[in-house]
Amino acid sequence: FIVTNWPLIGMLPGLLMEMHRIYDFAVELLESSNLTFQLKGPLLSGMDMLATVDPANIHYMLSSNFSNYNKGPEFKEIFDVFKDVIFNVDAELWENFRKTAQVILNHQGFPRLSVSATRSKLKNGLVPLFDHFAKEGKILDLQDVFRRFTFDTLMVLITGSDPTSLSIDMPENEFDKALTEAIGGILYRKIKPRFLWRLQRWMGLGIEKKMLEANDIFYRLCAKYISAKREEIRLQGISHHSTNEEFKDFLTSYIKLDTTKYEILNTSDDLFLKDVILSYIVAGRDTTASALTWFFWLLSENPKVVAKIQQEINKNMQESEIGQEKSSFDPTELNKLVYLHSALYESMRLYPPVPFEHTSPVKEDVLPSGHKVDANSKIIIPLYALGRMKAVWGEDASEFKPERWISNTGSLRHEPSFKFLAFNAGPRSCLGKQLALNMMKTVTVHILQNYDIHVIKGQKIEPFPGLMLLMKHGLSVTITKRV
Ligand code: HEM
Repeated sequence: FIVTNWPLIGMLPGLLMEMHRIYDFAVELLESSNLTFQLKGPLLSGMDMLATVDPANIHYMLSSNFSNYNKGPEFKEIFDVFKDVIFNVDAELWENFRKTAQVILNHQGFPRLSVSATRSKLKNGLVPLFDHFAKEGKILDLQDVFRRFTFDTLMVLITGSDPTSLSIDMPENEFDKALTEAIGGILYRKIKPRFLWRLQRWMGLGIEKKMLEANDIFYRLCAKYISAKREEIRLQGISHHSTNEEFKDFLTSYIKLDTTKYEILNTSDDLFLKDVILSYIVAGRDTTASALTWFFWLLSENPKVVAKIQQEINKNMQESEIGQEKSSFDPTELNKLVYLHSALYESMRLYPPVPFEHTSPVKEDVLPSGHKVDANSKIIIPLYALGRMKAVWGEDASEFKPERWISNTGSLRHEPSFKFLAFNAGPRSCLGKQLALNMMKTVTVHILQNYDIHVIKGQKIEPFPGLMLLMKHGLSVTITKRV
């Protein structure tokens, strides 16, 4: 299996021809090249990169030799619309940002608050919407529903206020739309030759113009959230954030942060607080929505798995009364749902919400596979291909089998993160993993207890070649309510 490397234009013609099925193409390419492949772009285009799904390389770059691998200067420039968000910074700023995020997400009150925010969005957003569409028998795009669901829920956790983008008339939300424009623009920057998008940015043309506009929208809307929050805190009287205090929202926690511990973070600067809002919403919105969408599609194809999840729910959980007081639901209840957890992991193995990881060596190096990598060269890890490699997951790698995650004792089987990379590995692993899993389990339990989802037959299901693995055409479904 070969892509021709032409003089001057490199492998560009072959890659362009396969662009429409880039994920499956990457599976074939890496399977037939012993898990690592050197891609060559046109001369001086800056598009050369090493693609690897070799677990030994992944472990080496993301964990054991982490200090020699970072995002690299080009990654930061491509993502400049999001400025200094956590996943776009390196060195001291990243370390400080990460430490604060850990303190906040590990706050003892956080799991309860996050599950209660999810349940309240179910009650006030998803349930009325599903009931309406069930009654009318109308078709609904489930991916759009999940994107709005995660956007609203995360905004409540981040800022304390609900943008209510999930409602029957599906209103357009300016912030949400700007995020989608910005993410779309980043994708174009990744696939276009560098000089071309830089020229377009300089001239303020096309998608680059939209990115500049998105940037202005972020400034304007975040400034509103921040000034309202400062005022709220001023009225309550200032105190530093402590672990005993009730968790309110991320913004409050950052404004009250004890900055003697994190000198580099300027919490009195609105620009930093804007980076905080964007960091969490970009990290959490489409990732969780993508995971839920592929999961519900896989469930529609695998009724036996649905039956097993339902059995597990019936055995371990009482009827989900989402109207009940927030204090009466214990989030650790969700940990009993081992089969549901396995099914979610299995879905993310095959459809990882973040389909590519990027890294770049600070100094030249040799990877465990023997490949030499230059300083500042580009390395990508295609996660969709990693989950489907027979050499990594066995002959049945492409099959959806939640059972592969269950150990002989019935507990969740541990797979190393350099093999199951959906939440990344090493010091830069996802900080929202527990939050995302709790949200997804809460949503799934409630939907499977109360509704049947029917995926419309004959629609084309394919991944959009983007930063997140969303479905290109959405997921059209109808809903019926259980009686
Ligand atoms: C199913 C849902 C999710 C998946 C699959 C996922 C996956 C990932 C991945 C692959 C990374 C590494 C990105 C990179 O550096 O290239 C990451 C980082 C991160 N994620 Fe998640 N994520 C999910 C949900 C969330 C949520 C809900 C939050 C919180 C709002 C969150 C917060 C973060 C943060 C703060 C980082 C940056 C960590 C750092 O750079 O040190 N994630 N996530």
